Amino acid sequence: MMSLTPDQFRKVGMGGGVTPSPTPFLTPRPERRRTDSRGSDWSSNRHDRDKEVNVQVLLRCRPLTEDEQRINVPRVISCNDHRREVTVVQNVANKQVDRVFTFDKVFGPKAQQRTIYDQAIVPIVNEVLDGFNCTVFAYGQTGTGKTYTMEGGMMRNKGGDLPAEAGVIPRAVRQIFDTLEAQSADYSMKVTFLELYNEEITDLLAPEDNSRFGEDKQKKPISLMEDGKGCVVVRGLEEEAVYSANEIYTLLERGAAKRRTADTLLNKRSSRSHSVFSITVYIKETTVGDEDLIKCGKLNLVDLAGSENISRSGAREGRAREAGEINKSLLTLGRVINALVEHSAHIPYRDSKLTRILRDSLGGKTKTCIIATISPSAHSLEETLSTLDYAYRAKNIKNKPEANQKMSKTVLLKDLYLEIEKMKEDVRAARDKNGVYIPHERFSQEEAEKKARMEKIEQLENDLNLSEKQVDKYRELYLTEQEQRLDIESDLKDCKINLEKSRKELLDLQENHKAALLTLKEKEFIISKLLCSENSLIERAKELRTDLQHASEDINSLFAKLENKDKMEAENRSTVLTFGSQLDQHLKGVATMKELANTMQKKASSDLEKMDSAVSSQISATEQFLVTAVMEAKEVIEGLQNSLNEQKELLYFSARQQEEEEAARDEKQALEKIAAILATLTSNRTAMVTEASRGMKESGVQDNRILQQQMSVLQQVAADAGKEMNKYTAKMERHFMEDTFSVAESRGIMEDGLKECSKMVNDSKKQWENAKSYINKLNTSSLAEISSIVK
Ligand SMILES: Nc1ncnc2c1ncn2[C@@H]1O[C@H](COP(=O)(O)OP(=O)(O)OP(=O)(O)O)[C@@H](O)[C@H]1O
Repeated sequence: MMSLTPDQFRKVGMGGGVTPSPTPFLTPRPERRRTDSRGSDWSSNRHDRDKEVNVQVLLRCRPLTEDEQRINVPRVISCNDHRREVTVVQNVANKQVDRVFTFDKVFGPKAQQRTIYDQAIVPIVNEVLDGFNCTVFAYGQTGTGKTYTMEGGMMRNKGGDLPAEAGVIPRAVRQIFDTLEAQSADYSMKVTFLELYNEEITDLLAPEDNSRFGEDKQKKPISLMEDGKGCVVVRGLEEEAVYSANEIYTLLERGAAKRRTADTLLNKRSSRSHSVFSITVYIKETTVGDEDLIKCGKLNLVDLAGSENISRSGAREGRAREAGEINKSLLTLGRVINALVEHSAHIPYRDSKLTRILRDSLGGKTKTCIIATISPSAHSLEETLSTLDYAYRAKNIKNKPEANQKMSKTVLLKDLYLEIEKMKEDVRAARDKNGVYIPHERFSQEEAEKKARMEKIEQLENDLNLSEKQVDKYRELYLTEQEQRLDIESDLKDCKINLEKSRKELLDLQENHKAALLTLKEKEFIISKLLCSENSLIERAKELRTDLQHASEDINSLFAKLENKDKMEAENRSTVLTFGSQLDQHLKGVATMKELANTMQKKASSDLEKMDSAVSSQISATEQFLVTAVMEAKEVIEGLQNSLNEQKELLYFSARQQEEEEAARDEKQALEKIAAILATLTSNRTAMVTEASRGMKESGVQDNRILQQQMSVLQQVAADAGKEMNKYTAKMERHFMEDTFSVAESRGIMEDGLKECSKMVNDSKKQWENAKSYINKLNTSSLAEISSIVK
């Protein structure tokens, strides 16, 4: 029924044996106003014929259930409604890996039913009223809220208003009626409700066939047929004409209840059955010409089975085949989506009834919206990822929505009259033959069957009586059990409350126990620390004792040193005294030496003076002698010269002519002889004088040098002695001062050491006593506490 055009819809109606509404365009209202709200622009369709539209995919994440909250199930999904993003937080190899999916709309756990409807479904319903076929289907793992989203908590509350939990179906019904009423439109509406389980279609609106029993009561053979134009026809599906929203709610409740009954009777699992609720709306339009035109829109609301089998079986080939046998429809839906996305030449619609029904909604002329539902729980991560992958892929499916062809009212009426005529003919033929006309063989077979059935009925009536008795018995049993159950339930409630209390108490006790353990540990730690400090104190006391011993030894040695010092001082004093006396003696010696040096100096200087005067007198005497000698030589020379002159005159006179040469020679020789004599004489005399003066001078200089040497030696000795004396005195004084100072210092140090030692001993004594008392106190208190805890 999903992809049916209004034309085909008629066929279904006929095939299902349901009499179509004789006046399909008349709304049974007291007042029928004719308005032309959208009127003539219908023919000029405002949607482009060839415009491709992607399948709209919405994502809804349900909140954690109470059970999940109680056991603190971790969340792995975060939704950003504003950015239309869903983030899956995964841990891969101890690393956080986020996968982000974007959809057309995202609704987080806090999203209300009304918000989802207003934002996502209202425009779709408007499209239906504009003559389009639209499909909304919910896809997701079992328990993620598909039924909650599509149907909701309750259809209506007492006042007839929609409750807050009402889902897409009741809201869509309400919107359709409200809109058409507001427009005072002439309309008619039909609904169908089918269930698909293990490739078998069940009509959820079919009245129960009382001639059938048990499982058969629910079953009515419904088959899918191709109409030769590529469209699918559901044969034998009950179509209910509806005139108010409340009527639809009643039908929905009936269908849903049947579905649930079917679940229990057939032992089906809701997660493995799909339901399709369809509303077809015919709206009469007044056209410019004479003819009235009818526009037709259809809304398919599909609640798919849980998809967990797909994801699991999809992972392994072996189980995929097994799951395919059980739930072929969902597997094929996945394959159809993949084929459409990958633009495959072959789309495997024909592989399952679900994909055949949804054919026009997936890649066809229908406008489609998929609501993918997921759970935020970490336990459903695998299925959630599978749902997200599928939904994400489905976003790429393109449909070419096309408004349904408008039909003229006369053509539609003609078709309907033809249908009525056919049915009248059937009735007439049956009446003419006075009853049911069937072959004899079949009559006798049916008679035998009837007999057998009567027997069976009798037997069954007996069984029924027995069963009724048993039922009464069981009812009683049931009632008593119910009472017991109620008692047990109240007990259970009490137990739960008690359990909760006990749990809390246990938690408190555990907390206390933990705290006690902690304090115990702390105390043990403190005790161990105290023992440590006690040990260290003992060690310290021992050290102090040894220190004290050392100190007393040091004091003894200091006293010995002091004695030595005193001795040394005494010795030093005596040494200083002897040194003083020695110094005095040395100084006296030096004074006498000085005196001696002075006298010797005086003597030397007087001797020098004497020698100087002697030398000068000698020199003057020598000079005198030399003057006299020169004078005598001069006189001699004058005398000689006179004698020579006389001789010359004599010679001149005697031997002037003959012996002139001889006389000159003799004279020359004599002169030479005299000059030599004189020269020798003079040199002798000069050498004698020089010798004498040199000797005198040398002896004076030597005497003087010796004297000076003696003087300087003496002076050196005196200076050295003085220096040594001074050095020795300074050294002695320094030694004396140093010794005195060191003695005073060591005495001070010793006194300080002694004081410190005695103070330390006192402190340690006090500490020791304090520690002892603290340990005692702690021991007693912890013993008391431990005993109280143990108690
Ligand atoms: N958004 C939601 N807010 C509050 N409760 C929710 C929501 N979605 C689902 N639930 C609750 O979670 C439970 C399971 O939801 P539901 O039956 O709709 O899941 P499902 O997907 O249809 O499961 P199945 O595939 O088995 O049919 C229900 O009790 C429902 O009320």
